Amino acid sequence: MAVDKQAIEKHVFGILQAIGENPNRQGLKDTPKRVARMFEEVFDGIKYSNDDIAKMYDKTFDEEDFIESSDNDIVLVKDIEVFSHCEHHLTLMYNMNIAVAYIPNGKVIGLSKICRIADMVSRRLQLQERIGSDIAYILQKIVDTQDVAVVIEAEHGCMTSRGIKKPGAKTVTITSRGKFKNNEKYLDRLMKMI
Ligand SMILES: Nc1nc2c(ncn2[C@@H]2O[C@H](COP(=O)(O)OP(=O)(O)OP(=O)(O)O)[C@@H](O)[C@H]2O)c(=O)[nH]1
Ligand SMILES: [Zn+2]
Repeated sequence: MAVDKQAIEKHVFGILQAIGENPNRQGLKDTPKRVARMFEEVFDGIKYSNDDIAKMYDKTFDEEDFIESSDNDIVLVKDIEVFSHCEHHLTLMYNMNIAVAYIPNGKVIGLSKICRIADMVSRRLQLQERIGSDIAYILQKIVDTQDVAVVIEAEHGCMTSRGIKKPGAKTVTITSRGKFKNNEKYLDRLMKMI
């Protein structure tokens, strides 16, 4: 379901009142509308399941059409910059840098689709760990392999601009599946590439 912009406007108006603001003052009068448009953009990924996203970006090529032999070669797309929103405080996850790797098993995915997947799952209320597992699940489905890893580094607004207030604190998560989980040398090789 698409976001209900009218409902968002109504609630943002109420929140502005609740924090002691006057939602009718000049500077705020268009704010509920703006926030509704922003939510429509930044939460666009909520309406799709991971399986929907896998279908949406299922653009693959047969490896045998263009490679003589591939022997557990790693494909890595790194430095994918995205933003997301923390599901606990609705604050921004920023300076987020994602690396996605897989070992082809007969099929390779169009590289831009990896970035599109990372963008789409980030346009939800998220946890950093779940962004990693969502990307891994979708990529596994599209390229039909278990061997996927996702490394994410990010700063969380909920830890930098409020609460514990630790600007610069970075969270790094590694989601490893298949050979990246079961065989140290693949994860080692990947970390060197990153
Ligand atoms: N594992 C994980 N935790 C997160 C993520 N984003 C935010 N959190 C944490 O979720 C926790 C929520 O804790 P609560 O105690 O319910 O909330 P709070 O009282 O506002 O806690 P403080 O942030 O410590 O002030 C906090 O420790 C956040 O730092 C994330 O992506 N992954
Ligand atoms: Zn948070």
